[in-house]
Amino acid sequence: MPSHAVLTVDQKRAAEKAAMDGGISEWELMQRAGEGAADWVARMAGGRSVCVLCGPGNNGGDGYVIAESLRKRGLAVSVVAPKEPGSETSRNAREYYEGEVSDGALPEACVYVDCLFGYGLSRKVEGDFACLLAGLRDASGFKIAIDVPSSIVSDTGELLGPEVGYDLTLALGAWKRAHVMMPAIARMGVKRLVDIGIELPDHAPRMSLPPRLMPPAADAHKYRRGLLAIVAGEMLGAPLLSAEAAMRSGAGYVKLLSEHSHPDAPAELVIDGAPLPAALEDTRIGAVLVGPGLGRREESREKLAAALSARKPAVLDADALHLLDPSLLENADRSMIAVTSHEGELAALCETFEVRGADKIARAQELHAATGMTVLAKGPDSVLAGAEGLRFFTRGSSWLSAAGTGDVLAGIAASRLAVHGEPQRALEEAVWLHHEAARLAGPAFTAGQLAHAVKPAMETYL
Ligand SMILES: NC(=O)C1=CN([C@@H]2O[C@H](COP(=O)(O)OP(=O)(O)OC[C@H]3O[C@@H](n4cnc5c(N)ncnc54)[C@H](OP(=O)(O)O)[C@@H]3O)[C@@H](O)[C@H]2O)[C@@H](O)CC1
Ligand SMILES: [K+]
Repeated sequence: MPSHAVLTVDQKRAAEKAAMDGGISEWELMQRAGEGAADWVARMAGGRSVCVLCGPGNNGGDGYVIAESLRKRGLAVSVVAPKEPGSETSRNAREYYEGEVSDGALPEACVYVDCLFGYGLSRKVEGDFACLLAGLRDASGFKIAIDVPSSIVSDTGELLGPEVGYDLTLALGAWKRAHVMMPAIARMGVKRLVDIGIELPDHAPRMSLPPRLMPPAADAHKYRRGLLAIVAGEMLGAPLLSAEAAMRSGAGYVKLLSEHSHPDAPAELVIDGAPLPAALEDTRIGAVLVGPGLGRREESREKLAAALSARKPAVLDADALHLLDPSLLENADRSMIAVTSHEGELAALCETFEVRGADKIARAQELHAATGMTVLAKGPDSVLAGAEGLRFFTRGSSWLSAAGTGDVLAGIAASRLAVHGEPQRALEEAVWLHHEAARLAGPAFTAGQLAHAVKPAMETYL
């Protein structure tokens, strides 16, 4: 079973070294990587011509193995290599390839396989390499990046050369950081992992796997399934969107704690107008959601303080993330708090808690370490940082970039938290359900339509 670990280059090199110390040669690893990638390339080519671009390192070595494998399968293959191989294993691979190699311009082909640089890219791409990548950028064939796109730094996703858009990226042996970071992932097309049979560290950050949800227990009743209390604030629409999503995400009972009247609320949603501290004393409450539509006034802060001092599992979103500060957390059970922050909210939290991570991954991780809260840094490259470690998500939907979709996500997360009381699991399930609901809702949905699509999304994971 392939590992879903997401590694830094140092970690990947260490895993390869351990495999080699265990008796597997680098050439054997390269053959596994090249053959595994060639299976994908052959499938994509479907008999059409293939051009492989080979660089001077082991990424180039993979390219020669791929080219030879395709040649043996009877495909028309051309290889372009501006520079002779530099490492011993890539020289083996060059000798292993029995076809012609040119060092000229990019030839015409239907499928291009980019093996110029992998995780060894160490500086700006210039000269012949840059010309080839610019040619690839402008070519119209199907483009496959081997391990990582050749202009992209594996640890940071930084672009050091021509910006090529690929249709498919094949990660060899393990995912790297660039495979989960924006804007790198926007250029990679579909991403697939080629297993090369090496052991990866058990506790490394990893890709999140689709959740397995359970139907309610045979003896379930509405409270045992989870009572979610949503704290309403100044804006009436946002908590209703959260409630619409929460009622479809597994909780048995969703209540809106609000002093307002809500003529637009669905009949199933119970409105509880009791003073907030008293309403939150209900011991049956499994989770609290506070933030959507909360506002940022003094009474909003008082509501947040009341919700936190109730010490129940809680999801904090939107305005709550701008109001939150260390003093509010003093009375809270931090290990039971899940936050759903977009880029701006994450930046605000980092400022409040004096977290200065260099990128989104570091900021989420350090904010978790500094506060004890489980942090979802949401976006097209969502990162989840909690007690169980870092999780990344392979799927996303650009249609989720619409107003109100964050309220839906917070509602799903809070509902899942009310069901089982585990913040990291709740956030992980919520991201998957949110993406799946977006897929099922089709293009250009409203947040309300997205909330309704959470019900069929639940079915996907049951
Ligand atoms: N090890 C293993 O077990 C396995 C490894 N595998 C594969 O190996 C890949 C990593 O291989 P790698 O370490 O050889 O690095 P790679 O990405 O080929 O590049 C290094 C070469 O490029 C050069 N170079 C760098 N930047 C440059 C620039 N801007 N412009 C010009 N030159 C530049 C650099 O030259 P130098 O800096 O030394 O001058 C060096 O020659 C990995 O991604 C995977 O595909 C798989 O086969 C599985 C088993
Ligand atoms: K590459």
